Amino acid sequence: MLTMNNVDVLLSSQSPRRAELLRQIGVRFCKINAECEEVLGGDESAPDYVQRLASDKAQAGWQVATAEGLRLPVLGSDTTVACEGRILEKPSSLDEAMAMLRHLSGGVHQVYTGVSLIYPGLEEAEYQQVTRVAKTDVWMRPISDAQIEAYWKTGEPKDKAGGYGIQGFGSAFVEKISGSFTNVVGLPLEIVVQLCEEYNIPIWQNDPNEIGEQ
Ligand SMILES: Cc1cn([C@H]2C[C@H](O)[C@@H](COP(=O)(O)OP(=O)(O)OP(=O)(O)O)O2)c(=O)[nH]c1=O
Repeated sequence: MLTMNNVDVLLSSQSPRRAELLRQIGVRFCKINAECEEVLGGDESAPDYVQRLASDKAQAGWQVATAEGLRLPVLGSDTTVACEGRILEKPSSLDEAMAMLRHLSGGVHQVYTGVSLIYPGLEEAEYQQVTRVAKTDVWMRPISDAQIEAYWKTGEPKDKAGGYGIQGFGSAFVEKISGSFTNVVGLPLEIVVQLCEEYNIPIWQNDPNEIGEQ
């Protein structure tokens, strides 16, 4: 099996936010593209759902890495929004965004992110997998239909769970949060840092040629 110079983790994700957050704590990583089906189970709770999908995404990445002869830790993650028993994924139309943001308007909802790390064991076929879930409560200001229409036109809602981005224009809708901010953006750094410490994955690499995505 191969290793890659200057890479400590493979990020099994296409999310630019996750890459940016990992870069922010100075982890040396490389993105890998692994397909993973995301289908909610009939009676699955939001935390169970993100835990399962984070684990599946890490597994899918691990398989791609293994097929390419790479033997490095693999990180997978999934974020979802839950509000009064409903799970809100990415809206694919203005109508869906309208229904979601009306539901979130003026109330409190929960954002869950699962983070899963697969770490190679001593023997070639061996690995350990650990998956953790973060939860943040988010309170929204009342949002008007006209605001939702204007917000949809920015293009921001469509690739975000719940139809908003707290890190972007969507911040205008947010009154306050309780819990991790980076969890809402898609990668709870408090969990990632904890996993890095437990598995001796270096953070705070500050060589400008080595930091972040390699
Ligand atoms: C609530 C919220 C979600 N999001 C994003 C985080 C996730 O990228 C996205 C939820 O979709 P996910 O399915 O978790 O992730 P993804 O499809 O973007 O990336 P991948 O599966 O390849 O890792 O919503 C924000 O960026 N800001 C927010 O405020």
